[in-house]
Amino acid sequence: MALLTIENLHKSFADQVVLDGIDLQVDEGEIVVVLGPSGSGKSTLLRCINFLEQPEQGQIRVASASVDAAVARNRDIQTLRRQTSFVFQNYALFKNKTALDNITEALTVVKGMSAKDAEEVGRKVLSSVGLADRADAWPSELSGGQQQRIGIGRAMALDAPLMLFDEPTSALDPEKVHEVLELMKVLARQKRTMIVVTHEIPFAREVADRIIFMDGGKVIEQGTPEEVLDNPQDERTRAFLRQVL
Ligand SMILES: Nc1ncnc2c1ncn2[C@@H]1O[C@H](COP(=O)(O)OP(=O)(O)OP(=O)(O)O)[C@@H](O)[C@H]1O
Repeated sequence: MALLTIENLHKSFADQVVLDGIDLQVDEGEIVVVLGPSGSGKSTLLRCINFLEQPEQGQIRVASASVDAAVARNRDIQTLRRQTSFVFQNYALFKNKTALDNITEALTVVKGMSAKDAEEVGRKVLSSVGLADRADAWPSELSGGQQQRIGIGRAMALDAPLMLFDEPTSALDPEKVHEVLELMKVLARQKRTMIVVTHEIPFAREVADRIIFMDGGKVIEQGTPEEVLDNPQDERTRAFLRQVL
């Protein structure tokens, strides 16, 4: 069953068309990896799904929340946002909050949980991202990989139906990439519904149920990892893969 439905999504920055009529459905439990050259609109697509960017046109539905971009009301956008959690390329942690507080903040503020319940969830999540002993650390005391595991922990704690990952490893030193991808594989095995924008092709091959290849603000082709990576149909996909494989 479709958890996410996107219809005819359009987004421009000034006179530059960045998303040019995207249609996409993602099923519950499905793991979708979005590939494409730099500037093809991958991050913008992800950011439009929860209205971090405001699209000009298009319909977004996540679970029972639905927003028509042309007439989007704040209240509907807030409802839609609660169906998603977002993992940022640069972690986007609060620098003046501890690791634990970075996770509990959204639970108390967005979900209205009591401080006690939020701490209980926060400590459980810290433990599942392997950082139980760093609850009181400031982000500046953590490595990039650890900070991103907190970023992912924060998204896990929200327990939203749809998790969005925007190049979660691209700001990391190469030796830290592995620990973050391993954590994402755990989430994938739990069958969380995930859309991941990444340049990590081996991860895409191993984890994705479906790969979407974008270029010029359009979905050019999509299919299983074998279909898209081993037998691409479009010349643009072939040209991209020749550069990255
Ligand atoms: N806030 C913004 N203001 C103006 N232009 C933007 C903004 N965000 C993105 N763009 C432009 O939109 C285009 C698509 O950007 P986007 O970040 O979605 O591409 P991408 O496929 O994720 O690229 P990359 O792999 O390099 O991150 C680019 O030309 C970019 O410069």
